Amino acid sequence: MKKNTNTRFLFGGQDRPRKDNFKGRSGEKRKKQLLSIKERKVDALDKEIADIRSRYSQIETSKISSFTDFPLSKRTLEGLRIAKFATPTDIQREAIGLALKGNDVLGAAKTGSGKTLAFLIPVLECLFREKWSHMDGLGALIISPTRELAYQTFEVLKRVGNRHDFSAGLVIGGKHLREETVRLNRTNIVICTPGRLLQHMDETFNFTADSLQILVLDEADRILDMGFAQSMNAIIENLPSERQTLLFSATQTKSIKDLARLSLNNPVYVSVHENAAHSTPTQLEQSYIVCELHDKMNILWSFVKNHLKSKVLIFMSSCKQVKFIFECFRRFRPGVTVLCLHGGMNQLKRVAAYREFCRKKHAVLFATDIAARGLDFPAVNWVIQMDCPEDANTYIHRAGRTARYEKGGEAMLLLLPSEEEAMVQHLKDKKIPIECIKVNSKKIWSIQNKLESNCAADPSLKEMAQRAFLGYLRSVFLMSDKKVFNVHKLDIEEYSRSLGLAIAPKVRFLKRDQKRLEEKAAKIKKKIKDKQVEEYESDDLSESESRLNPKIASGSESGSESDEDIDSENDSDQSEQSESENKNSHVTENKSNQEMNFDVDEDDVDDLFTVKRVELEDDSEEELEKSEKLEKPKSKAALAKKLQKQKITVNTKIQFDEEGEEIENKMKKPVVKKTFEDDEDEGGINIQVARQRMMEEDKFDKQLFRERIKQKHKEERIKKKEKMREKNKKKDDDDDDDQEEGVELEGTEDTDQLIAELPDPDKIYGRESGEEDDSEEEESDDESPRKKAKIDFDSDEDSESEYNSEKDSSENEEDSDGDSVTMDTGLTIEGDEELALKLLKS
Ligand SMILES: Nc1ncnc2c1ncn2[C@@H]1O[C@H](COP(=O)(O)OP(=O)(O)OP(=O)(O)O)[C@@H](O)[C@H]1O
Repeated sequence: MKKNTNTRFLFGGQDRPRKDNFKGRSGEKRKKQLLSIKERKVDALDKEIADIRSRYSQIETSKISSFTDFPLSKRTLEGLRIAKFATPTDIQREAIGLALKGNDVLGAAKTGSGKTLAFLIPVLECLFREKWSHMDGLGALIISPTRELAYQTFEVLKRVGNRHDFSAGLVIGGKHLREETVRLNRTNIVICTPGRLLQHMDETFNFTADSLQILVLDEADRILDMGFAQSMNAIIENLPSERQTLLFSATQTKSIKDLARLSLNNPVYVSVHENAAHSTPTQLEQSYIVCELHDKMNILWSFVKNHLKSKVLIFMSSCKQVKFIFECFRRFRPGVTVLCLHGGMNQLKRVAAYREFCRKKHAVLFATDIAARGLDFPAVNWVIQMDCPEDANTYIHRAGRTARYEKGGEAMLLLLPSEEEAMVQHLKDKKIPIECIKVNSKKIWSIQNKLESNCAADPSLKEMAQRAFLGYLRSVFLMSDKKVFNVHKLDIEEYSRSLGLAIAPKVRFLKRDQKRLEEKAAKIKKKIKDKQVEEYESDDLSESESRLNPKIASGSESGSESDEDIDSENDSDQSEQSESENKNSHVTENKSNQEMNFDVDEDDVDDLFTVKRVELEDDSEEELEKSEKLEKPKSKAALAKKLQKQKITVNTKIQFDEEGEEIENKMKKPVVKKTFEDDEDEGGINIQVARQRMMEEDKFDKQLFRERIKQKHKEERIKKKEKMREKNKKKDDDDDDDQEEGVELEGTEDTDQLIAELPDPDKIYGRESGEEDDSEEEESDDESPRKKAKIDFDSDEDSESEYNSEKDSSENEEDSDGDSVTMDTGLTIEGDEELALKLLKS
């Protein structure tokens, strides 16, 4: 069959320029011929359309076993044939007929059941019936929640709509806006994400949706939830009310409030699996395991290592986690291709990762919830939900990335002990058959050491780990379902360690939240106390009154009143307490309300509309980061002023000994205390005084240092004398007493003579640098290098070095002390012992 028409995919790069073939006489002739052909074609087209329309009323769902049984255009049927779609699925059988008849349709069917074709076929047929051409502008609008899903739908449209003569365009973020702007006015079918579409509606000159025929919301419940509320309301305002609307999702909304926004016209609800026993595909095997947060990394690694011949999709709560875990796995090389997909990636990388995962037979893809809905990766064996999904609907969509269209697949969910009860209940309520399985701890491989060493060696990886840590905590903190998610129950320290971090990063938002809760609780406590005091005082008053007026006291009414008072007091206590609890929970809820703007539909008894967070990946985190950044930076001067006002003493260092007792700084205290006692209260802010004080301390230190050196020299001399005495003792036992006297009489002529008789110790032991310095210190004046070192030593810049120097010198002192006691015989320990025994015997 000759290919006579073609859908032009403007943004897919197939917008071919047409040649001018009608020049000259032969051109005129050809023009006439073509016109007559065209007229005949138009006639045939009109006839075909009329025929199709006439058959709409005869559509019987039960009799449809093939697409050819539908009254569809030849072009659509040809497209379906080429794409190898022959037999419609349940949802296609039910929904296509209704949509062809012009109804507004709410389509619901399990994941992977073919909803895409269920709306693409009516879109093509709708424009075909209207003989839509590129001159007519926008005729159909298909809105998807993510770029990947829009891209995927566009690809299916290209295959199925190949024989039609419509222009189609993909309008998603991350692409060149200018290029889209030029072509948008000539596009008949636009597949888009809400944000980018709204941008065009606001900014693109001449872009109008006035003639729109059909609107499709894929993943309608997500598109209509609060995350897209603002954009969608603005988009809907720009659409004509006279149009057909199709809504599809595996977890369809029935919320009247949502649907009212779309001004649907007698919508027909098509839910092919409503009466099914389960809401997930029958061929999907589902299980969950309960584990601690800090075990997740090891479990994940072990799972991947045990499934190298599988295609695995792993979901996490935040971009930061995906980034970090992907990077770790990439470095550790598990033996299978690892990929990642999250909102923080640029569009090219996103598409590349999507395509790569589609193409690969065995691979692991780490992803956020941007991959949770609609994506049709072929032959995924496993879906692992590493973090608990925000609700049962998200679970259904994530798990639905496997076991698609008659294929099998497995899904596993990791739950924390604190999440298990409530989440499993939610899943059961949604008719999700899920079983708890146990992890064989023997088969778990630990990557703890690897993570720790890698984080320690590479600061960039460590930073990624810190971000992942915060990303996860934030995501839990922002979850609206507080029955499932309780960030305060998480073992933060252990979790940070499991990511390879030695120290857990500060979690400011948690601290702020904790502080707010504590302040609230303190306020309530104070209120209760005040109330109790008031009541106590009034009791006192009434008691003294009753003493004055016994009649009042004995009155039965007052007695009952006081009983009531006690009750009411208890009640009020209780109510206050419960109020405080409520308020506490409100605080977190209010917080989440602020962050999430959630909206509850009171009419929705079926709980099909579930509260969602605003944009899943980046926004909440960015907002938090922004709010942190917005805080005015404080200068050191402002901080000092503040401290001065508050009379806080800074720059004081207290040292403690091993028993925890405060060590008094004997070196400085006497001088400093006398002269500058009053100044200490000023918190070290007065620079003049500080300088003066330093100079004083410097003088004092020098003095002290000299004394210490003298002392040291004295000890050394004693030591040498002792050694000498030992030697002499061996030679001549009779001289012992004299030598001992000589040691005691330090500094006398005898001693000096004795030292002079000694061999040069430098020749024997080698010259020690410390000795050299010491002697220089004693001899030299201010200009010596030693003096310079001394100034550094005393400067405030590095109190730690001061501490160390002091410590060193004290250690040296200890050494010298030790030396003075220990006799170096030059023998081994055994030799020493032998010598000691001999001496004792003698
Ligand atoms: N009639 C059909 N015959 C054969 N395969 C089909 C048919 N319809 C759809 N499929 C295939 O089934 C798979 C799932 O289809 P689709 O992506 O439309 O499911 P879905 O219901 O939209 O899933 P989700 O709820 O996850 O978005 C696709 O690979 C598609 O090619």
